Amino acid sequence: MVEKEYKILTINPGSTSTKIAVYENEQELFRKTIDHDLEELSKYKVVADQLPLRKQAILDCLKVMNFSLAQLAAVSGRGGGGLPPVKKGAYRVNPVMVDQLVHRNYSDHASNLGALLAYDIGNGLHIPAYIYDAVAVDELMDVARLSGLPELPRVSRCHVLNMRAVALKVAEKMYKNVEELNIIVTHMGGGVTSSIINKGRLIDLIADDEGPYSPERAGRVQCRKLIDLCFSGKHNRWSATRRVKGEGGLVAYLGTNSALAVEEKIKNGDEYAKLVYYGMAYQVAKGIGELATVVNGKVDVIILTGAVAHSKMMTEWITERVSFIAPVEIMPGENEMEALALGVLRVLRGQETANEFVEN
Ligand SMILES: Nc1ncnc2c1ncn2[C@@H]1O[C@H](COP(=O)(O)OP(=O)(O)O)[C@@H](O)[C@H]1O
Ligand SMILES: CCCC(=O)OP(=O)(O)O
Repeated sequence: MVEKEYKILTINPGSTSTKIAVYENEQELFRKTIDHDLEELSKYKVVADQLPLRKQAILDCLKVMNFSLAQLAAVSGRGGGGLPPVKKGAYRVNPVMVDQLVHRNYSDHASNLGALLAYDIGNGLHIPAYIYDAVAVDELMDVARLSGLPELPRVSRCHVLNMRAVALKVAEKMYKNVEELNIIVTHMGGGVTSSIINKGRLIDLIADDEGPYSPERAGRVQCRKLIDLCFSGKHNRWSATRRVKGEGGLVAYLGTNSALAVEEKIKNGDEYAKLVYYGMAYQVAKGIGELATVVNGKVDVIILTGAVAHSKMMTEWITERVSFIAPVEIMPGENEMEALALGVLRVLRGQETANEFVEN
């Protein structure tokens, strides 16, 4: 039997760029990163307002690639943290989800544009739009929801798309099913998040505001000091949020969000840069230790992933502190485009059913 051919456009919007790729079944046909002018983006008060600009940039890019949109079977966008807690897997983007992201968004992050762009482009072509393994996937066990303040229950917000994709790959390498394993995954990009995937379920995590600092985020800071800073007169809501997300971590200490640039400084003998970068590894390792307690230390494998996992310096520092817990697998980069395409491919093939997003 001839296999049906599905072409899928995947869209992954970040704070400074929009990554797109086109897949034909499992095969990536091409991938492009569209860089946006930061000054242009900063004119928009909320990310949803960037929709026309980013859509046009995608269409222009596909035109340059000589790719005819009429070939597409579906569009798949990254599902952001602006959604309320959702299930893992696929959701078909519908008007209720669009309304939620535009008017009742939980967190204003570029990834929310994944659903909006997919829906807009899909509608124009009369093809379905999906999100897959959204940042807002929430499978936390009850005890993990407690924070110390009943009015501030913990919620799950992490790099689920890449985490689940690499967990599946590593399990396959180990000749096991994810359902047989306890896996700790740490994603290190502009933000760092870690999770514990217990027999396939992401039961607890360390989000980007409750753990290690990262290239551009402050991570966990002592909360009384944060309250003082917020009321010091130096900040409004926007600038305080920006300080912890965007201007925190390596940016705050070293004036750059580039781990690569920091490594250059270290190679040139900058001892302060080394201390700060080592501090990030130290905090990542501490977080992994914390998550190991969730499964009483019975961890089968620890995975380090994301762009910063390309760094030998960073992964060696972390590994030397956590390898007593379990073997460490380095899976550098992010598998997000592939995960978006393969998830939706399973839906189109009828191997997986997309969830329906309903009013929350
Ligand atoms: N080969 C590398 N070694 C170390 N760090 C890297 C490497 N490549 C990219 N990075 C760092 O990864 C961070 C960006 O991660 P990325 O996943 O692209 O960002 P985002 O999470 O915003 O999508 C930057 O600090 C960048 O310098
Ligand atoms: C909080 C997890 C989602 C996230 O931070 O994504 P980016 O690193 O892409 O900003």
